[in-house]
Amino acid sequence: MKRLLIPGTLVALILLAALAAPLLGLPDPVRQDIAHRLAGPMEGSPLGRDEFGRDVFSRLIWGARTSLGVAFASALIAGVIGTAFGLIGGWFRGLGELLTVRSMDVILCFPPVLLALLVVTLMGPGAGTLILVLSVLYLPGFARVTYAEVLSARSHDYVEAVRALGAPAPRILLRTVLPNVAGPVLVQLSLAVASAVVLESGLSFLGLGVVPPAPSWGLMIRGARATMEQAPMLLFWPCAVLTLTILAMNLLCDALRDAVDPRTGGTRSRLRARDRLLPGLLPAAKPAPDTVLAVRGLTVEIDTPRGPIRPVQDVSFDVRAGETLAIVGESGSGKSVTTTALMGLLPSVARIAAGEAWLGGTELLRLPEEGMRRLRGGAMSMVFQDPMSSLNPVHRTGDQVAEAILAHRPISRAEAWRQAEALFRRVGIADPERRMRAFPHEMSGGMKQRVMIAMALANRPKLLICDEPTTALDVTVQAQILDLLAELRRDTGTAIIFITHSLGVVAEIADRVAVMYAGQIVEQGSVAEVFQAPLHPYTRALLAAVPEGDTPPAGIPGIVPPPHAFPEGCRFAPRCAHARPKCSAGALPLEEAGPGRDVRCARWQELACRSEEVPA
Ligand SMILES: Nc1ncnc2c1ncn2[C@@H]1O[C@H](COP(=O)(O)OP(=O)(O)OP(=O)(O)O)[C@@H](O)[C@H]1O
Repeated sequence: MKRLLIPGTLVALILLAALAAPLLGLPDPVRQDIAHRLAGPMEGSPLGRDEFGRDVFSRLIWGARTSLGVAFASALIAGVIGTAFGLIGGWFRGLGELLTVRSMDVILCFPPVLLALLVVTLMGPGAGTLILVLSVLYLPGFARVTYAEVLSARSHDYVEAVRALGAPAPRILLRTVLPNVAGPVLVQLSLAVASAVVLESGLSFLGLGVVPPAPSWGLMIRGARATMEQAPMLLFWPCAVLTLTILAMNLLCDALRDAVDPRTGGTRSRLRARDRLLPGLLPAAKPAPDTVLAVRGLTVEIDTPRGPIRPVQDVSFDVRAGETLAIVGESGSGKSVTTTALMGLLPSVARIAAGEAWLGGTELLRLPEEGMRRLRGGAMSMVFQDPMSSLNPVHRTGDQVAEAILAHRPISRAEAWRQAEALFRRVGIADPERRMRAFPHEMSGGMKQRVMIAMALANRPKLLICDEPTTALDVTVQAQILDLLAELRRDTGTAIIFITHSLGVVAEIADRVAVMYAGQIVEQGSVAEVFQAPLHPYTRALLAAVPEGDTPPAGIPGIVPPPHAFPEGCRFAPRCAHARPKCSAGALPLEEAGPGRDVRCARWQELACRSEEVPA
């Protein structure tokens, strides 16, 4: 919203001045005074007089009425009709597309000035004619932008989902598709208004627009051209207001686009200035010698319309070479925000509020983008949940793996292709030569995930982050991929961070586990210790929620609180059967509960003693 303030105020001031022109007591903009022809600034005329002795300031303000009136009216008419055409054409295709979008191509064939000449000849010059000409000229732009956006939106699952609900087409178009195409349409609107102001000036300049002596910025430029040498400021003023108006309009529409899109919301930098300037001056954390990644106190802040939130706070863990650390927690606990922060892939609305993350001797959280780019896909790489949307659909899978190699190593394409083939074989893809020539849609989900793993391993990373890589796969393929990852880790010594919801997967693949709840690690340790003797009530509740034999699983009452409503003190307290007033008294640290074992609970010692006394 802050971004709207400056351009919004500027545009509002320009519009206000134009609308209030009759109330400002300005001199008559068309009254000539030959005695003061080309006079400089004088009493009652702060910007001087033009070639007919008319007041320049008054003509600028009155001219704004004409120029902006014509520009806004034509851009809005074209915007409303063009967007409707694009929606209809993109959704219904066939005849609808022919009538609404393809027919617009005819207009694009006409040079704008020729079209203006044609309409002016038929209708006579004037503001009404200009609005008509400009609306027709901008119609195809809106129709085409909306059409392209609708085609892309149609293929998305959220549109399929409302179709599956049986919603009628007009409702889907207005409530689902339109809000998603609003961003590009708004940008197009800003371009159309800006371009209409310029074109109005140009056409008036050519005598095809506003009829003299009516004031318009285009006519002022036209008049000033003849006396440019004697009075250059006469040219400067209309050009200056034209430029200012267009800039303000463009800024306003960009800010509006961001405001209507909830995915954006601010563009604050990922790094604070101090961090950007002093990346090398931070003292390095002192992790064990075989530690590949050491994270200390990672805190991420995100700007939201309800204010800043901290979905990840004070997260600390180590991952050693050849070790798999599973990060487990309910949906919304902050697992993905943690890993995207480590990869330097946080959205623009998010920033690192505190903490350090050391990959060897490199501090990741304050590394400039170029340094991060070199690490991503090199020393650290990532495998995402959905291989279908992570692979580029228009490139052969072999090319994509070869490209991943070429992005980091200066070798020939033929050599990269050979290495890609070896990687295909390494991840268990039979007949790699044939498979490398296949497009992603020609492969099964499991095969695609193997390709993604091959890409991630292309440059022998020290750290591999797997964000729920098996969730989209069936159980048999899931087991194969887990086996593959375990085998690769054994063979290459790569450290793995494995994000999952499933404790079964944790037991199968991980050496150590970090349990996250509401943006914090609440317990971590070796899988054997944590599973056998959980210290945090949340870990216990998670383990009790796993179905086992004939025992019905015990659900955890309540839900994970959203980041803007995290409770004071222990965030699990409102759902915890063991909570006491002291649990909510203040922030709880992650306490060391033994070698490599940490817990964040005010009562962990009491509860541990009790569970020793009462055997399960
Ligand atoms: N760009 C964003 N703007 C606002 N809130 C966000 C944004 N990204 C994440 N969040 C919030 O941060 C919290 C943690 O999200 P995150 O995706 O890390 O959870 P998760 O544990 O990975 O969940 P899941 O297992 O469902 O992927 C959530 O409450 C989410 O709503």
